[in-house]
Amino acid sequence: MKTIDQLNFAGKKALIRVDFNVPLDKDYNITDDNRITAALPTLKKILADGGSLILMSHLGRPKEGPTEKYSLKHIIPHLSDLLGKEVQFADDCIGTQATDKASALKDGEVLLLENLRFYKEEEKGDKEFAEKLSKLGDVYVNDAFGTAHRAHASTAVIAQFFPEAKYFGYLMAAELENAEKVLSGAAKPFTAIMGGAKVSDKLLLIESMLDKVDNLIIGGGMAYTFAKAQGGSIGKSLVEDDKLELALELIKKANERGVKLLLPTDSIIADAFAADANTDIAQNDNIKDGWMGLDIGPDSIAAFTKVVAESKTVLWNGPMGVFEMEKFEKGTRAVAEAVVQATKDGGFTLIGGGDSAAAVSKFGFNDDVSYVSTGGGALLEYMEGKELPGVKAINE
Ligand SMILES: Nc1ncnc2c1ncn2[C@@H]1O[C@H](COP(=O)(O)OP(=O)(O)OP(=O)(O)O)[C@@H](O)[C@H]1O
Ligand SMILES: O=C(O)[C@H](O)COP(=O)(O)O
Repeated sequence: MKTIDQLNFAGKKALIRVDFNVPLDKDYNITDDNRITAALPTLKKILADGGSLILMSHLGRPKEGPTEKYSLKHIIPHLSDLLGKEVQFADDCIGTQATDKASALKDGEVLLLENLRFYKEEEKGDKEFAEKLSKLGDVYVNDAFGTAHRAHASTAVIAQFFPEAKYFGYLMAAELENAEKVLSGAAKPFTAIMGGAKVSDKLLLIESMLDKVDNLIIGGGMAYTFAKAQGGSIGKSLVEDDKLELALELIKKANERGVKLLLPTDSIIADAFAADANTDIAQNDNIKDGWMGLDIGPDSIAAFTKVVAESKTVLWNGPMGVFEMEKFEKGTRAVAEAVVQATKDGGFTLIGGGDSAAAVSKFGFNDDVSYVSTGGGALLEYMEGKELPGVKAINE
């Protein structure tokens, strides 16, 4: 793997694609800086070598060009604090200002470019746009694992303009290495825990995991599609009615392949999707009309945590309930504790997905699991066996 370790960056301007797509509150404060801190080792190595940094990223999904809400200028103060130095800013990622600031950049200095997605050319993978960006630096580094599944101008197309000078950053290398530990050569028993809102998002992953795992645990909102498919009454719980057949097929496939499939047997139900809703416990196939399942129940917690704690490899994607609300966080917390236990007992545990990572961090378990990925969709696609365009572009 061609990583930044293979180059001394002294005197070089490194053009680095990072994924600084971080959540901001309404006052533009960063609410989770994991993606920024995860890129720091790469940034620090290049600065320590005596190079300079030109950082490019997207933020959110702006639809209509420059928008205050999606400006990367909001992250400057925090990034400066983390790097311990001033961060310069170009309020347009291409054009004269960016070119002038990039060419005036001295060794040890840092320049952040405005949101790449203010140009529709970025997501289109426009070659001319990629070429304009490429002129800003001497070396191209991709450390944006979270966006590696996108074939965009800055993540993939640009690499062709650096045939001899393109490298993976440390974050990218670590993400791929940890994902590989789960994909090939996972110690057994291997358990995948799938949760979150929608079956349709995780369908391909569930399918591909059926070939690899010993245990497949399904919780969160997506479990009710399975309950309904099996003839249960699920009240107002989340459901994807067009996926009922498919849910039955997945259950059948798991059986055929000898995978132990664990679905929740009970739920914490609520009379509204609200933090102060009235709650009760119900069997998953017998949820009252007008009520909805918002977390797994105590029996499910007991069954799930036992399997997880005894696993030697765990892949977890998606929370077990609406963990953002205190009344519905128990299932996710208990599963997180079991993942911590499995790690303590020598297992390898990988957490992926924006909300699962946020849950682990909310419970303070970041350092007690093997690896927390910065990737949501990127990790899913990698685990499904797809080649990520951002990875391919550096390798070829
Ligand atoms: N029973 C439920 N009913 C409704 N929403 C649920 C339920 N259980 C979990 N959720 C919600 O699902 C959301 C997370 O789903 P999601 O599929 O986005 O997971 P994720 O870990 O963020 O993965 P990714 O980053 O790949 O999207 C959370 O906001 C959570 O509140
Ligand atoms: O948050 C993410 O998963 C990445 O930053 C990619 O963002 P996107 O889904 O808008 O391409």
